This record gives sequence, C-alpha cells and structure tokens, in this order.
Amino acid sequence: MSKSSAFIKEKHEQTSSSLRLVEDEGIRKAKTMDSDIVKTSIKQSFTKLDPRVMVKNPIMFIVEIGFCVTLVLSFLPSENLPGWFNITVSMILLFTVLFANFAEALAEGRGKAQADSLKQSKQDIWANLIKNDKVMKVAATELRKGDIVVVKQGEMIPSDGEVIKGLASVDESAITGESAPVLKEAGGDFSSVTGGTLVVSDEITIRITSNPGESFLDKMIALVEGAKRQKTPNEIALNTVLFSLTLVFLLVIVTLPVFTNYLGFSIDTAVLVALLVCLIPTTIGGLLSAIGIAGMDRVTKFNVLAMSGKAVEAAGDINTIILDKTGTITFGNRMAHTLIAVSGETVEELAYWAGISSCMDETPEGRSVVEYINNKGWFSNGTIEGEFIPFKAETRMSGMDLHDGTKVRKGAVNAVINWVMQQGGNIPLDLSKRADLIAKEGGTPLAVAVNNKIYGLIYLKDTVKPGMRERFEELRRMGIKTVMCTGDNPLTAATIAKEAGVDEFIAECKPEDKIAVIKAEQAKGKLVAMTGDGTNDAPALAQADVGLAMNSGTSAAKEAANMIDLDSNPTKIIEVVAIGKQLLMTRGALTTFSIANDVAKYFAIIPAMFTAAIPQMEMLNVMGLHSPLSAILSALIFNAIIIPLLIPLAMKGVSYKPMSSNALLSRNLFIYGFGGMIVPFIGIKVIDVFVGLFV
Ligand SMILES: Nc1ncnc2c1ncn2[C@@H]1O[C@H](COP(=O)(O)OP(=O)(O)OP(=O)(O)O)[C@@H](O)[C@H]1O
Ligand SMILES: [K+]
Ligand SMILES: [Mg+2]
Repeated sequence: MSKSSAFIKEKHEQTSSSLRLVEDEGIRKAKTMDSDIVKTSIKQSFTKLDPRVMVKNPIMFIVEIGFCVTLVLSFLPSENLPGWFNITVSMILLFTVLFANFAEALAEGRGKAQADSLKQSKQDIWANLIKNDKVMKVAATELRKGDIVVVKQGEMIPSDGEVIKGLASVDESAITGESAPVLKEAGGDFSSVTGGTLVVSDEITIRITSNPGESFLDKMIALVEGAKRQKTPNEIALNTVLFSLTLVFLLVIVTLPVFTNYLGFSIDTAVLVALLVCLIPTTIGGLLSAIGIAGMDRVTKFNVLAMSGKAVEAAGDINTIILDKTGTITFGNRMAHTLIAVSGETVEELAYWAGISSCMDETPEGRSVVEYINNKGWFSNGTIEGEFIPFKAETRMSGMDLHDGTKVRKGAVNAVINWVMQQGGNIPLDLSKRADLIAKEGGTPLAVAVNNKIYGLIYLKDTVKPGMRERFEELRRMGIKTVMCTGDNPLTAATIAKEAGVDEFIAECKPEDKIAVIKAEQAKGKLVAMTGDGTNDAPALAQADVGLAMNSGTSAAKEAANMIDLDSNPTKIIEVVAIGKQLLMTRGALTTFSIANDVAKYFAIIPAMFTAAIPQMEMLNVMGLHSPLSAILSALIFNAIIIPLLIPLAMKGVSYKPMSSNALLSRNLFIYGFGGMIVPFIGIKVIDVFVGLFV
C-alpha cells in the first residue's frame, strides 16, 4: 500500500473517534464562550426592541404595542383599577418581549462567535502567481478564477482551487477544527483545496476556482454569522398560521367591549390587553426563530455546513438516501492489488500495457497501477509518445493513442469488451470468469486491451468502511431506504451492497443515471438525500433535496451540494437527518405546548374579568385563585416566564430516538399537548399564591 493510501485509510479510521473529540472540544470551547454570549445577548434583547426589528415577528410586536399602551395608561387616572396595576402589566409585557429577544440573541450568539474566529484566519496571504512562466508575488485578494499558483511547504493556500500538479498534506484545522493533515492530490476526488488552509509538506500547483469575496471561507463566515438567514418555507407557513390565529384573537378582544357595554358593564383596557397577550401564541412566537437558528447551529457543531435552513428541514423528512460506493461506502482508495493475465498472455506483457495505459492517468486508480508495476520492476516510464485518453465516467475507460497507431485502453470490463468488439476483436474465453471472481470478492476488475486484443485484468481492491452495516440499520429504523448507486459492475456492486447492508443497489450508473434515480423517487413524492464526492456526483447532488458533499471531494461536488461535511464522513447524513427531524419536532412540540397553554389561561382570566359583573362566573374559578387582579397578573407572569424556561429546550431540541413518525407524533402530542394543559394550571396557581400576598 502506498504512503498516501495508508494515510487516507488511517484518516478514515480516525473519523469516528475524532467526531467524538470534536464534540468534546466543542463543549469545552462553548463553556468559555457562554458567559460572553449571555452578556451580549442581554444587550441585544434591548436593541432588538426597535420596532423596525420587532415588526418582523408580528406576535411579539403586538405584545410590544400592548406594553406601550399600558405604559401610557399608567400615567392616566383609572376609575376601577388601583394605580399600580397598569404599570405592573406594562412591565410584565416588557419582560415578555425581552425574554423572546434574549432567546433569539442567544441562538445567534454562538454562530457570531464562530464567525469572528474564522475571520481571524482570513489574514493577509501572499500568493506565488505563475504568469508567462514567471513567478510573481501578489496579494491573495487579487487572485481571480483561472489563475495558477504554486504553494510550498509552510505556506497558506491563498484561495480556493483545484490541485493540477503534485501532492501535499494540508492542515485544514482553520476550517474543520481537525488538526490531522489531509492529503490533497491532482486528479481524482481528493483534488480540491480551500483558501486559508496550510500546506504542511511538499508542493502543489493550484488552479484558482473562486473570485475575491466568493470563497468557501467567505461563504462559511456569512453562513455561521446568519447574515443571510432566510426563513424556511415551513417556518413561513407556521408563522402565517400563528399570525392568523393572533388576528382572530385581536378581533375578538376589540369587539368584546361592544358586547360588555351592551350587557351594562365595562372592561378596562389593561385587562383586555392582558387577555389578548395570554391568548395569542406568544410562547412559540417568542421561540420560533431561536428554534430554527439553534437547529442550524447543531448541524454546524457536527462539522456539517448547511447552506440553508431549508436543507436541514428537508433532511428531517428524507425517505430515501442515495450513496455512491467508492469513497462513500468504501474508503475510496481503489488500489491495484494483482494483475491477472488471460488466454495465455504473460503477466509481464499485461503489466507493460497496463503501465502504458496508466502512465498519464492522474486518477488514484491510474497512479496505483503505475506504482504497483514499478514496485514489481515490470515497468519504467520510458519515452512514450502518444495522446492521452483521460478517464471519463461516460466511457468508463482511460488509455493512450500511441503515435505509431497503437491504441491502448483499460477500464470497466464491459466497456473494454464493447471497445474491442467494435474493432473486430475476440473476447478471451476465460475473461469473464476471472473478472467475476474479482467482483465476487468486492474488488473492481479493469480489463486491459491493445487494439483488438485483451491482455488481462487489473484487480482494484477497495474496503468497506467499518460500522457501515450498523449505520444503515439505524437508517432503516428511521424508516429511510438506502440505495447505493455505483459506476462499478453489477457483481462488485452486489458484493459491496451485501457487505455494507444497503437496501438496494444500482450498478453501472453514469452521472445522468444517478439523476434519473433521484427524479424517479421524487416523482413518487419522496424526499431524497444524496451523498457523494466526485465531479460525476455533482449533477445528482444538485438534483437531490439534500445534497451532502464531502469536504475532501471535488469543488464541483461542493458547489452543487447544499451541505458539506467538513470531516468527509458520508454516514453523517444520519446525524443531519436526526437534527432535521429534531428541528421539525421541536417546532411542532412547542407549538402544541403554546396553544395547549391557553386553556389554563382562559380558566384564570375569564372568570376574573367577569365575576364583578356576573357573580355566577365565580364557578369557573376552578383554580381557586386569590382575586381577579391576582389571577390576571399570575396568568401574565406565567405567560412571560415560560419563554426563558423553554429556551434550553428550544436550543437543545426535544429528544429524538429512531422510531416511526407516527409513534413519534403520538408520543409528542401526549407530552407537549397534555403537559401543555397541565403545567400552566400548576404554574399559575403557584404564582398566584405569591402574588396574592400583595394584591
Ligand atoms: N482511472 C480509470 N481508468 C479506467 N477505468 C476506470 C478508472 N477509474 C474507474 N474506472 C472504471 O470506471 C467505472 C466507473 O467509475 P466511476 O469512478 O465513474 O464510478 P462512480 O460512479 O464514481 O462509482 P462509485 O459509486 O463507485 O464512486 C469503475 O467501476 C471502473 O470500472
Ligand atoms: K400566550
Ligand atoms: Mg465516485
């Protein structure tokens, strides 16, 4: 095994333990950050009182108006109410709004802190720009798409790009927080590099792929800062429902005095305001945006960058996951393992042509072939004159057209058979039997042919990552179907699919087939996630509802996806799905809780409002509250303090265990619906005992 492949394998093996480490470190960092975040959040709670900001959250805006109205009233004489009542209501309302603002600021806080530390890694970087064969020192900020730069050991990579020459280990900890360096090499799926990361060994030539201000780091900063946070369609829909409900209550409250006047008594404005605030869904109104922000933040803590909240929510509803095989389910370092000659050809002859077909093939597969036969002493790069035919997912072959007219190809067995037959060649009788033996072991056979003759097979070996079976089992329990789509042959695909425990597989997939599979699922009304790393995965990543690209992958894949896993661990889609589900559930649970809460508040406020005029109403005072004024204040205070009490739940999310959606739904309805009715009865009663001491 070459140094680089051993390195990649070790890296993959570290992933699961490093995941845990990243989490621990996250907790430690979070502790030191927390008190700062709380301080700024308290400040923010006041600055967010600005009506121009508040109006974006209509429910809390109404509470703010209520605060203003009762504040003004407290300076005016009142007939029925004691002088302190208006100002007390006004202050409780002010705190209700402040608590909601605090929740939002707190949720935003961590991202802002993270953005600050990312900005620090965006210091001045110099680049060695290659122009007209000369090297020039320029500022990284002047680099444009298409520029070619050389980065040496100890230098920062000036901007995002694709390695076009060489191989180097790169420390990406500025972005991923992971200190072990990763290997970057030209060709294949490990070629993209990110600006702001450090080359720790060797030297690479890079083609820049982003213009100033559009780099990955820029996007990442904007993202964690929440600068461009947009409400998701789900959030907008829920907001609309909640606001409509609020308008209905507003209408009821505004028309109430008409009825009471008719009945011959009047209700004070402060009492009406209190009733309105208790009835409108302030709990969820105050926590809604915090829930969304915290959900995104949980994804980031797992080292996954989600480009939008919409993607995270979609992950929560995913029915099908499409995975590619190489580099996703397997380690992705398909390496030449053995050469097998067919129909009486010698291994040396096969090795010679395998070498010629691969000497310019910069893919990891191609390089591994050259390395393998070099190590055996079968081949040395002499002067081979010819035109290189690069590997394409469409042809599934690569090779050389030599200047003397000889055509050499290696590639997927079927592809090479077709190519040889087109030139009138014969297919060796023992070829398919030997290819099948390789495939049955989960290896990838590549046939090697020269003109119309097949010389034999290259056995490319790849290993399934450990723990896959358990991870896919977990997905099954969540009710999610897994489909492996691979460009490899059906037999290899079947072996790997069985070993990894995926539900279905599709072999000999070209990029457009991967899209077709996704579209077919989507047509059945399913939400589809796709994980991949290669350029050939990019169109499918874009088509999927959730596209998770590996950070190690090509920039095409990363551009197309709406999520990037900085640790390049494809099974992290499971965590993203769990976080998405948790986000949707948390929102649902707190909405249920918020609306169920109102029931208890009716029983507190309504009898209190009417007992003076209609003594029989006292019957409804089931809670035995001290006095009408104490009842109203207690309900209002409960309504306010339930917001900060629920902040931890909004931020952490309700607990999630893999089970069917129906089971989850009834469990949550019970806890948050039933609990939402019981808790305020107790809460209001307890508060009333205290308030009753004064009122
Ligand atoms: N460098 C190469 N030269 C020739 N043939 C290759 C080369 N690399 C891969 N192949 C052949 O082409 C097939 C498709 O490869 P490709 O990388 O497109 O698969 P893929 O669609 O990415 O599949 P996977 O899901 O396994 O990642 C391989 O199974 C192999 O037979
Ligand atoms: K309320
Ligand atoms: Mg691939």
